[in-house]
Amino acid sequence: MSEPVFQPRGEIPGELAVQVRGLRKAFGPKIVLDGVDLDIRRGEFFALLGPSGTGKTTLLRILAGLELPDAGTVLAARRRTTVYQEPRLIPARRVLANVTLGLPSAAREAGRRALAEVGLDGYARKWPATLSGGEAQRVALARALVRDPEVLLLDEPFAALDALTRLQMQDLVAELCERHRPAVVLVTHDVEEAVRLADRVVVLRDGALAVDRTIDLPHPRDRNAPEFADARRLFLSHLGVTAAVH
Ligand SMILES: Nc1ncnc2c1ncn2[C@@H]1O[C@H](COP(=O)(O)OP(=O)(O)OP(=O)(O)O)[C@@H](O)[C@H]1O
Repeated sequence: MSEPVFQPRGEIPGELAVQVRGLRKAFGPKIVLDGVDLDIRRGEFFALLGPSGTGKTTLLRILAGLELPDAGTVLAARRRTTVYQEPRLIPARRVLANVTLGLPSAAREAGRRALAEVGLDGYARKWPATLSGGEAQRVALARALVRDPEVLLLDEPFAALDALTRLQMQDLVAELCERHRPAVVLVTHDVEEAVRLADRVVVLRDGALAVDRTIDLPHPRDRNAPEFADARRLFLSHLGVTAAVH
């Protein structure tokens, strides 16, 4: 059930969804990833924080198989799906066709079920242009869900949404991941979002993983709990933000 993404060095251990060793990536003279080691367990919700331009998206793209590393080993479970900041729907296809794009026609029922799961029962025949931003992003989630990913890659999936919709989508993703248990890699700028959702939060800085902290708090998480505030403070300080801590 697993396959090497690049440079195979053997099978990924069964309990892991992602295993990265000595990963290096540069664009011209700019070294973006400089010896990243990372294990993500199956079913683990992992969040990657970091200042802008530190290589979070590059790491995610390498995990997705869209970018080649310069050196290192990347092993990952086979079924990997990405949800981006923008929904990336095909305007000339209806919602259900977008969800099941590239899948056999037998997947239509699963597509309808996925739409129901993201709260879009009855949306199958709508056109993307008629959807709100939040609805379109739910369709993107359904399109990921129907592929039953072992690794769900989320590249700032809530960043373009208004604040209320973002909170609703975070709840939805938490619920879906609780039910389906993919390994999740969430790239986000939002410390609060990372601490709210993830089992484990890592800060990417200067090409390496600087802080790696397990968030062992029950869901749904109480943002007023002292442990929540402590975790938020820790990550903000590692991102160089201290004035905003209260
Ligand atoms: N295809 C590319 N060609 C040249 N440089 C690139 C390419 N992709 C990324 N970079 C550079 O690599 C660095 C890391 O980019 P990346 O998008 O991974 O950062 P990020 O942490 O995701 O940033 P942000 O949080 O702003 O999205 C940046 O300096 C970026 O300009």
